[in-house]
Amino acid sequence: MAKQANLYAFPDTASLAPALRSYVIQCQEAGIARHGAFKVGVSGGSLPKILAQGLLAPSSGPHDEVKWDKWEIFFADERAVPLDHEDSNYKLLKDELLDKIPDDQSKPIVHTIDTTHLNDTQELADQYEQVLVKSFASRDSVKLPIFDLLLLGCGPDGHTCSLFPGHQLLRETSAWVAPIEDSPKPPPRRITLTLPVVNHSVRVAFVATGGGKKGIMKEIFEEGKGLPCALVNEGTGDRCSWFVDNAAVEGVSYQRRPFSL
Ligand SMILES: O=C1O[C@H](COP(=O)(O)O)[C@@H](O)[C@H](O)[C@H]1O
Repeated sequence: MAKQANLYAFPDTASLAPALRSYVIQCQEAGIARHGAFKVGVSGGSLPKILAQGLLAPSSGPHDEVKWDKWEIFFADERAVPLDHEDSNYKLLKDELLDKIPDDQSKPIVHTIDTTHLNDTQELADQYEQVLVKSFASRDSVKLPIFDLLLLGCGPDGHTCSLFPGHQLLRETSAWVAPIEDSPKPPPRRITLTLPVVNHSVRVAFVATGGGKKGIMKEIFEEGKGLPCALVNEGTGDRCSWFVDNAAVEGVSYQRRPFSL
């Protein structure tokens, strides 16, 4: 039988955040061991706040260090807006996490979109794809970049990144980064990693919390129905881990795993 996604459920975000931290640090160490850096893609939405809760906590020892100087951060999706706009995923990450890294710690490299191309989402996507080519080509010289970790959210409709249910973008097979002009969730103009890139990642971690997610979690884990998050589950198997609170998976028939590394 094909290996399946891991589902880790916690009573609340306060107990989820430290587990997510441990998981991210494990992926960080694996990335550093493989190629001397940690290449991670992050989403917007509810994720940055929970991520910050885990990563900004004090270290409990040498095996629990966030090595920011080794981090290269990319965006799993981004909105076609200026970097200081309220809708910018970069601004969200900056406000929630990047600006709160203590001054005595090194800062990560952060790859933002090139806002000179905001009027042309194809150009914006192509330019961001070139950022990936530059960062990943020497390591992989490849058809697809291999992120050490993608940290993703799950929208209440089952979307992830800016890959929406039933959208033609789900059938994209060649681009690494694609534009979208008709996102059903505002703002409509965005760029996103494509499904092949997401599924090629070494590890994928979803974070989904709150009772508002339980309907879609049931659909993803019990029915699938081609929902973007379900396609990632299918494409990544046990390389995929879900960090959820109990409220998000209430009534969902899918085996939870106790969290351990
Ligand atoms: O629009 C977006 O939504 C998703 C899900 O957000 P959430 O608030 O339901 O967690 C997010 O992952 C994505 O990056 C963002 O652009």
